[in-house]
Amino acid sequence: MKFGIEFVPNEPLDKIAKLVKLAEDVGFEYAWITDHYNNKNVYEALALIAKETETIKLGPGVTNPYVRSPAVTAAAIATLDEISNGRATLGIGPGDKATFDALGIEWTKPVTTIKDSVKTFRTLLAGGKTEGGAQLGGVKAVQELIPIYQGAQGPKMLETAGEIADGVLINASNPKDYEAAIPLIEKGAKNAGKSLTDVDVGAYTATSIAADSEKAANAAKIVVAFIAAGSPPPVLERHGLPAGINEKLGGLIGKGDFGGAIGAVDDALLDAFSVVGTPDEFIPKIKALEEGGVTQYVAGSPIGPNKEESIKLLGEVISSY
Ligand SMILES: C[C@H](OP(=O)(O)OC[C@@H](O)[C@@H](O)[C@@H](O)Cn1c2nc(=O)[nH]c(=O)c-2cc2ccc(O)cc21)C(=O)N[C@@H](CCC(=O)N[C@@H](CCC(=O)O)C(=O)O)C(=O)O
Repeated sequence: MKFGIEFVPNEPLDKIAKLVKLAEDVGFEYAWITDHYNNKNVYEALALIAKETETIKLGPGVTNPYVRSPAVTAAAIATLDEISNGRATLGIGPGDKATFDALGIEWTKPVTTIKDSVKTFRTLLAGGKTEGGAQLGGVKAVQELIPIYQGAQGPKMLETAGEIADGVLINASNPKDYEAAIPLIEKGAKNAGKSLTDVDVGAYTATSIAADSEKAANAAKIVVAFIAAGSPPPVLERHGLPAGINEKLGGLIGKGDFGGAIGAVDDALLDAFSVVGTPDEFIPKIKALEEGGVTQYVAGSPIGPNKEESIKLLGEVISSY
């Protein structure tokens, strides 16, 4: 099992860089930095992190092909690859409608757009020229492939990821989600003459680890409330959750009643949408994800009540895994 960690660039960047260095020191192999326009810029954050670290692979987890032209993203990731001495990875996803509505960007044909963008990345990063004549010049055209991971949840996106990407990052924390996703990824891989083993299946989880189980669970509740609120009925059914819990939580969040939302998050919701507990409680949960076909465990927000302490505890999990 590979281990990755996610950071949202909405804190001081030097603090994030130090936390990524700590993650590298305790054994994490990948650092994924989220990309939302209303947070700090993902590439400036990655450049700083690259200077503070030596071995951890790093990249946007995930950017999208709408806010930046794929050629601009290719130049950014090639630049990161130079700064980090060959450690860049590229996470790309379709983004979400609410964001593009806010930015006045038309969000059309996400599957086609992702496919076209990955084709552009591979052409430009290998030093080639696109049909439109775009070509990277000022940055070292990286001949070796920069791994391209696709953020995906919907069935078509999952199949596409299997077909065109080196890895997939799935916002899900429970083995039941991978029972549903893996056959689609495998179908896509086979469409491209690959096998499932050619695709790194990343579980981009909501993680919360602490020496005390209850403290770990409490730190995850608000994140789980947001995930559950955004989950469609088929996902609720998959986890045996009560119909309408998404609307109930969405309503509480919508009126700013975060205490009420947290209070509505029970163990069933925590189990469905997060991985929480002490290091000893984590091992069987990660093993269950691995048995379900996951090959990279990504510790996503909140990581725990105290990020630094939690990264060290995750280091214990990694070294005993
Ligand atoms: C578009 C959407 O795909 P989806 O994968 O479910 O999108 C949900 C998320 O993956 C997407 O919002 C991501 O960008 C969210 N996301 C992040 N989004 C961000 O904006 N920033 C992040 O940092 C971020 C991180 C992240 C990490 C992991 C992860 O899994 C997702 C992450 C969807 O509806 N897909 C459906 C329908 C696809 C569709 O529209 N098909 C049409 C069009 C077909 C065509 O395009 O040609 C059709 O069939 O006609 C499907 O896959 O079946």
